[in-house]
Amino acid sequence: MLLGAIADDLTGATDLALMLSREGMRTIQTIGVPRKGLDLSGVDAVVVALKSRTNPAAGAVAMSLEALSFLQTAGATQFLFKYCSTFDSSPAGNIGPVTEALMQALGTDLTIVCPAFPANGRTIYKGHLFVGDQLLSDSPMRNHPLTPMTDSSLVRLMAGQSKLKVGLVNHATVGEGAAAVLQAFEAARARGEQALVVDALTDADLRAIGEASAGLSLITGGSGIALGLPENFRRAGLLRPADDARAFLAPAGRSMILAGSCSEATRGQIRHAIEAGVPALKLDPIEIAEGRFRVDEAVSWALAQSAKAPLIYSSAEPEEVRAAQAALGRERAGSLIEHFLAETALGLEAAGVSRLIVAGGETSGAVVGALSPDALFIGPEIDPGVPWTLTLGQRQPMALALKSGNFGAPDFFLKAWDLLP
Ligand SMILES: Nc1ncnc2c1ncn2[C@@H]1O[C@H](COP(=O)(O)OP(=O)(O)O)[C@@H](O)[C@H]1O
Ligand SMILES: O=C(O)[C@@H](O)C(=O)COP(=O)(O)O
Repeated sequence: MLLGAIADDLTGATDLALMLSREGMRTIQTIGVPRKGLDLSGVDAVVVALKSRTNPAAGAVAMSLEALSFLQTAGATQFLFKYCSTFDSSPAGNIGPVTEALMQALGTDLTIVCPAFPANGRTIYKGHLFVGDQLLSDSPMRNHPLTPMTDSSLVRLMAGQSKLKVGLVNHATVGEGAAAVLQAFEAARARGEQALVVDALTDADLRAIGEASAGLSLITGGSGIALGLPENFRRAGLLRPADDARAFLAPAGRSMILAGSCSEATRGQIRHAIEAGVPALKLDPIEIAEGRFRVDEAVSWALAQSAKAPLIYSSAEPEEVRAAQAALGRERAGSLIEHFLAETALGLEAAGVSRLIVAGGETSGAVVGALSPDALFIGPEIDPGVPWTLTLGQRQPMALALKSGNFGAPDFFLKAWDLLP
């Protein structure tokens, strides 16, 4: 085992595991810190998927340190803390505290902060995070139900969330390549800076930053920062040439879609699917809270549809989300829907559904938490950052596509099935 990663949500973990697999590391994604005895032989990288993104700092730190300890015992020599490419964090923010705690546990004085993911439009320039052509704070992320992002300055966000001395490696340096970036790291270290936001506009930038990060024991960022890391291990002769990927055998059975993400991308994908004739059931958080609509009714509705992959969703426009939160509270509205969709997934699994798309990171965390596989095997990529996966350790394997709310083309819910044999 070479690289140990701790991801703060499930879709983020899958995104990272896909990136590492594509770059030639044999990668396994575990659901939480795995039980003892999970076979890691032949594995180069392990991504531990937590559900810590919206937890208060103390809880997120404890979970992350437990994951770190597992990864250290498993033999990892470099560690990656994966958070969202839109730096999703609640107003109190746990990315800073988790980074600080991991640095302390690893006894390291310098790390980087780089959530850039150019393939999905996330770039960093002069320390500001962009989503497509917009600053993060102007993007739809300002309306996220749990982690509204209203500041785009990663330097300010990281300094506000931690006691770390935060610095910046700007794009002029990154554009000069790995040696210049490494020099900037050393200069920053000499100035006492501990967390360096690193500008990145392209995959070439990320590969250069990855190369310069070979000697860092802790790296923090999005899945993009993992682009350049496998090459460091390959260069050091530690990575065996990739063998033929294990065949991805999707189990036969019915297909369904569950969506709890309220992101603009997911809402667009839902509109697209409905316009294409996909039968869809919209959940109302208030109706659920008042016990007027139950899980068994949702399951029965789904099973009664003759179409290939019906959709159950709670995804709603920002005004509807605000109204539900005003009535129920932000956290209660979120957990109520997450719990409902998780229980629905269990009901569907029991009825023979074996191919499932889940949209939303927290939503996926809740659904996979209920299905409780040990780990996920990474299969074919549907859109950047979203592969099909196969559950491991369950009696009946399931094919799961865990879609980050923000990811995927408008026709995601239609085309994903074409990749399953
Ligand atoms: N109609 C709704 N009203 C309020 N909250 C909702 C509604 N639908 C979903 N949610 C909650 O919003 C959150 C969406 O987060 P998540 O699943 O991580 O999506 P994303 O990947 O877009 O961030 C979840 O906690 C979900 O339960
Ligand atoms: O980095 C990303 O954008 C994703 O990997 C990610 O973290 C997904 O989170 P959600 O948008 O909450 O699904």
